[in-house]
Amino acid sequence: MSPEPKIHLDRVGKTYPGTKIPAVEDLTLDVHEGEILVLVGPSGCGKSTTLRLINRMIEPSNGRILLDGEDVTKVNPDKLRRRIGYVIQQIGLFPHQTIAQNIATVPKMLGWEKERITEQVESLLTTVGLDPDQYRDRFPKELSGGQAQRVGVARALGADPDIMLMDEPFGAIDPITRDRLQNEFLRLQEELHKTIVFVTHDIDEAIKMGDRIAILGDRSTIRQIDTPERILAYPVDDFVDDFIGTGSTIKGLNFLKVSSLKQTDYPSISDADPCATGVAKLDEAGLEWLVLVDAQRRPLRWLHRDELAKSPASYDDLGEDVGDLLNSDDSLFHALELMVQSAAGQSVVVDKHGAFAGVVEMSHLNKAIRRAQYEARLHYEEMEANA
Ligand SMILES: Nc1ncnc2c1ncn2[C@@H]1O[C@H](COP(=O)(O)OP(=O)(O)OP(=O)(O)O)[C@@H](O)[C@H]1O
Repeated sequence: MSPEPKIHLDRVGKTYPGTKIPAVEDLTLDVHEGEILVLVGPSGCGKSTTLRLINRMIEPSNGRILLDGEDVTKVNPDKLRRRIGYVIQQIGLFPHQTIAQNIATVPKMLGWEKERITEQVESLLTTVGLDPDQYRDRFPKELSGGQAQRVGVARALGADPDIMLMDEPFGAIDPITRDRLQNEFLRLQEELHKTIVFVTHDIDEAIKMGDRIAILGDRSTIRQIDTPERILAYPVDDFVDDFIGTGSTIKGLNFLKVSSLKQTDYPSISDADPCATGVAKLDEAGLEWLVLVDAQRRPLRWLHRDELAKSPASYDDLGEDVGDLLNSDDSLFHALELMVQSAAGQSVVVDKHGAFAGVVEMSHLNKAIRRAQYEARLHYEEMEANA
């Protein structure tokens, strides 16, 4: 992250003509190079107005907007907009222009050579997952909603801007296509490293898309701005808490990895072990279940102590499905999902060779969550002390 923010809003305000209450009041905000900053908040709080102030589609009533340290509050707004890609929910494709012409809009305005424009259009269609041969000569009405949204993203990327403003870009799309477009866009961003300001009213989309999230209240006042992890672990007030809603702690498990846990040395037995060993191991550890493993120590099934105590001749018909297995890279959210399906109420972790490595149980999640909450609280206390 560069020390100078890519975008800096300095006490920016907007009061629409004929209104008394500002839509945006005294907003100071930094967006760092290469990050996705999500603006999220209740309807009418001023998210879209804030976004449009950045490319001066809406002129600020007061304050300054700096891009790369340069005050752009007074520069020609058309020029400014060519530097900044803009994607909106209704896509806004020109209906009487082909897909290729739509994507070429800004490069054409910038006077690029014809050949360069053609190359760029082909390359962008491929980037957003549309075959140029199939799509370049179609018209917008010949596309599905998801395809049109991809073209919207391609058009915003037309002149390779380093800043993108996205206003509910995936808002009007069915949940499955929406999820796919979000994932595609995140993959694309890994390559492109654009600086993105992304507006949504959906906290789950904000959590998924944002490197940081700004939770806005009325008049675009920042109620909390931070990483999704920290906001989920430590909502600073009731407004934020209410806005992120129930289940925030569980959502926070998405950001914690199995590798962050200290693996317990949970007992396992192999086919070769006598049952008595298994029972003794369970007694020693005060546990009900252990994991049956094969000769390569790959987990096979959960065995309950009552079954072992019967000293069966073989384990073949005993036990409960061990379920899907966890790797150290998996999230604790995934661990929880497996845990609640498991007969033993725990999920099994394997190493990179597929061998039994330990288990995750509820007390681990509890500790991990409490640690995340503690660290987030500490962070805010330190910030306050240094303020
Ligand atoms: N052109 C306009 N003239 C007057 N008032 C406006 C205009 N555009 C927006 N507003 C008002 O400014 C406030 C902020 O609107 P804005 O569209 O920025 O909110 P938002 O958070 O993006 O809302 P939503 O999530 O519903 O899209 C609202 O009270 C709205 O009614």
